[in-house]
Amino acid sequence: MPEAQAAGVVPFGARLAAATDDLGPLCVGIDPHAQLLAAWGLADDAAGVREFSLRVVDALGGRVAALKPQAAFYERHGAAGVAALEETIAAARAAGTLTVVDAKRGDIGSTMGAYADAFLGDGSPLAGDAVTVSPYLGFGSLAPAAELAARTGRGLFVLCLTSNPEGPQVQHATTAGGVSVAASVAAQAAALNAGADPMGSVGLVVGATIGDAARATGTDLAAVNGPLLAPGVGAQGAGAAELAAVFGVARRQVLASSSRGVLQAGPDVDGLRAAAASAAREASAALRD
Ligand SMILES: O=C(O)c1cc(=O)[nH]c(=O)n1[C@@H]1O[C@H](COP(=O)(O)O)[C@@H](O)[C@H]1O
Repeated sequence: MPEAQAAGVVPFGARLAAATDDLGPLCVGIDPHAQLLAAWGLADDAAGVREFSLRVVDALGGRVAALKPQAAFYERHGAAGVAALEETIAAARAAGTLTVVDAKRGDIGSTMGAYADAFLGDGSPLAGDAVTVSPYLGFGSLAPAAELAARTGRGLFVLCLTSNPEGPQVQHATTAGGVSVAASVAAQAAALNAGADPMGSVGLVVGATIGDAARATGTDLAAVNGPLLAPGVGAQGAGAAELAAVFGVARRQVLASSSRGVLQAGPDVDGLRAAAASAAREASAALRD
């Protein structure tokens, strides 16, 4: 990301590579589901979501490469819930842990510029270190986000091959250019990451549950030269074997992500730490050895 480098900001891709080298390739999702709040003895309201999230940051801050708060679980509690998301992002930053805000935003260019300001702008309370974005209004519609991320040293994770069973309807379809939607998304991310070292800041979301979909869709994950966020670990059934099989030669770019698989070990701090350490060991064994 030349602009961020010129301004003396270390780009997200380089910061994430350092964090995963240090702590292992694991991201823990902060998903305050109603059932988890109940299991933790917390109310299903904004105060409960706030308490849940701050406990996760307290337990895991400085111990995992990244935390990924899922915006919907905060938004469902209105303004107070969004304030809890802002506090969660700030607490993770204070703990020195990278955050991926899982907001999955995507809109026409001018509106995308407003989403970019919210999630990628310096000084915005909703800006973490990266945000998940949706390319299904056309990859080019994400340009305002890519430009602001480059300027502020933040990152994007663009949906590519998602973990849900409905994803293939769109992602495996063939574009007007004759390649699959997923392959086209990956190629356009690769173009934005060209020349970046150790890797660029435009990542992809590729579920750890997708089996051989990268090969089937002609999606060249190794060529992306950016991080690959791999949800689906734990509660959705993927483990070390799936991570190794799905990512193959691209495995060193992967940030494995688990939410419920770790969170269900709470609210006990030692339980959360043990679950995260075990998931990080498993991810390292699959992706780094
Ligand atoms: O972008 C994501 O994080 C995401 C993409 C995807 O393809 N699949 C997927 O599960 N996710 C998110 O990852 C999290 C998975 O949670 P667990 O199944 O509890 O680990 C949820 O917050 C999902 O919204």
